[in-house]
Amino acid sequence: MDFFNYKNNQLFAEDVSVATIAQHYGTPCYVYSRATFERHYLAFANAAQDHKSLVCYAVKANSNIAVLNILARLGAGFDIVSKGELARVIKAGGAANKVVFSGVAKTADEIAYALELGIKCFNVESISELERISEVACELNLDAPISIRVNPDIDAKTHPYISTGLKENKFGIGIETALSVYQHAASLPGLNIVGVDCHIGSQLTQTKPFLEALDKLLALIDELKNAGIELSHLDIGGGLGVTYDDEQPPHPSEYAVQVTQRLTNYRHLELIFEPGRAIAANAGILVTQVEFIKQNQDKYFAIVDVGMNDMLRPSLYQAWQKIIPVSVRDDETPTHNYDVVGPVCETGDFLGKDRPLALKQGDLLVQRSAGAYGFTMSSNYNSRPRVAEIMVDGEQHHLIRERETIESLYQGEKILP
Ligand SMILES: Cc1ncc(COP(=O)(O)O)c(C=O)c1O
Ligand SMILES: N[C@@H](CCCC[NH3+])C(=O)O
Repeated sequence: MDFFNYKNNQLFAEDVSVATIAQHYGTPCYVYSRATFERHYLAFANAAQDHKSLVCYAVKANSNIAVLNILARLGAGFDIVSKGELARVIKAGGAANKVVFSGVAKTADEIAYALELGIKCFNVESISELERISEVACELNLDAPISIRVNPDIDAKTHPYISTGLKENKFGIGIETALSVYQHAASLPGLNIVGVDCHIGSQLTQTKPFLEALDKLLALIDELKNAGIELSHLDIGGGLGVTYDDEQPPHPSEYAVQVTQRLTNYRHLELIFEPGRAIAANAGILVTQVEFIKQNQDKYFAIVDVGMNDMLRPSLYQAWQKIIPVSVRDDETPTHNYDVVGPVCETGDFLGKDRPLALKQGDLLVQRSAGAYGFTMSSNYNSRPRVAEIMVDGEQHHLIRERETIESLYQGEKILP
């Protein structure tokens, strides 16, 4: 099911035409579908069936507080990587006791903030971090719930920049030393060992690497039990891929069935998922206008008002996302293979290359699958204000983040006296 559909050759987001949104709010803008967020979240929330589970949505994928609030209302937990993300969750009405805190460099200040709020668990990524958490917890006279993020040395078969579970990646603690790190944790004050965690990468389109990692975690859980360390949860991270082009990733329920089948002897372990992309990517689009059409010999460019500062994925990962017109032309406008490029002064500033499109100056285009790692990775490079975000809900549309102003670009900056 898709909530971004053509009706009479006009693209709609749920029941609102994208042209209306562009006219109302201007371009560029991100447009999200509430119904899609809800559907994707519920697919995960119901995926593990009768095995106890918690979906901790990865806030980094799309951290707008309206998005977090929609998920919090459905009972979501959250996977965060900074104090800022945790503050967003709280502001959005999320429950601190359903928050897991990932990331390789948690500061003492961030640890204290999360401890005082009473988060569910710290996913610990190094021995030094374990010791820091213990110290902060003792200072505050609190117990820190922890799990070790294990690096299982598994090839996630995804883009090297978003692969996180190989020993050459900076993430987690090598599985071969995990037992001794747990024993060290058990000897430190202020720590309460509650789980084990791993996250091997993002945009995985097969279940095999997940299951290989899971098998390694289960072997570790057995070892820990023999050593007298009992866990209450198993966090298998995020990473389930989505369809950008013709990928066919497993549905969350198919993925969860394969996972829970291996957990028949581990029914007591709560299963935690940390999906980001699978919930957010196809819940959003990026709307842009063609500023100019340009032809250099046999090369056609559509120069649009979205830059790599607004949408970094194509430049950073050579990521491919569909580009489609808001209004399908039924006139004689010729189709050419366009490089759809932005206004930023970088050769790598493009949304897509070689896209067959029938275009005229002023046309509106949409880049699909932009709801995850779109706005959250945007910047002010080239002193470009960040764009507006809009949430569609049936026939309603709501501005959920204002377009930044020019003045906001130098807010906080000071000229010398
Ligand atoms: C620890 C952790 N959990 C969850 C996620 C979410 O990943 P994805 O958006 O691929 O589901 C990430 C990002 O890759 C991550 O680093
Ligand atoms: N930012 C990446 C995903 C990275 C996930 C972070 N652990 C993307 O756009 O595909």
